[in-house]
Amino acid sequence: MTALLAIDRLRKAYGQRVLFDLHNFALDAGAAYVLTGVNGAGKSTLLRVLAGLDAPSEPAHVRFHGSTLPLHPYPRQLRQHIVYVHQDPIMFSTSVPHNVGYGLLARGLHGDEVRETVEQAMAWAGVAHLRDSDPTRLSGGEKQRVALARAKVLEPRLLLLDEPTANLDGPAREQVIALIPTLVAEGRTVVMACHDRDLIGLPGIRRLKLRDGLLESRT
Ligand SMILES: Nc1ncnc2c1ncn2[C@@H]1O[C@H](COP(=O)(O)OP(=O)(O)OP(=O)(O)O)[C@@H](O)[C@H]1O
Repeated sequence: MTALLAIDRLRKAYGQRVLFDLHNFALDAGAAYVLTGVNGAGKSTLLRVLAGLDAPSEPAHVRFHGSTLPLHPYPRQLRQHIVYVHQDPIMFSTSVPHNVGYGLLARGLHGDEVRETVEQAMAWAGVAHLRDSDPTRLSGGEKQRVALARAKVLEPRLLLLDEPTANLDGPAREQVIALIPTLVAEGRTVVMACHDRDLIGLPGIRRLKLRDGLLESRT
């Protein structure tokens, strides 16, 4: 597989505490990864740095899909192709379809094209029946699926999912887990910070473990 993203060195520290200091960090195109590690190991922070929501402690450059770009300030080319999904996604109080289409509208798209893409994504995520529900009152699992649909419509090359099944159980958890392989089948790279054994056990998934500031690769 070819690398989608490669960074020679990526370091994050808070004061004296080094959260991670990674060398030759790379993610392959069209691959799925779980990122594990104990509470506080720095999993969320690593995803947030890759998504431009947090800055690395030292300047870092990323080779992404053929271009070499700084990670900070975060360039438009990365924002276009990398999407981060929070474990407890924020919902705008407007409507479920507006939440799903929000990123497309922000990119200046409108009209039938957005409507159709939003409809397809809502069907994919199994949230079409929630179109008239108050987005802020959805359950945790429903919010997570709306957030995945909101990410999917942007057709990102890299999805960073922060504990997508945290606080979910039963069917809600299974519904979210079932969506992940379909994203990978579309050729997207997916990285999930998680503790969920069922996600870690998904077929073909690669395991990364953050421990003592270093990333261990496990098969
Ligand atoms: N702005 C900040 N200033 C100082 N320390 C911070 C800051 N943000 C995060 N940390 C610390 O960095 C560490 C890593 O946090 P992070 O949320 O990345 O861990 P995690 O591996 O995702 O943990 P969990 O599995 O509990 O979600 C934690 O100890 C946290 O307190």
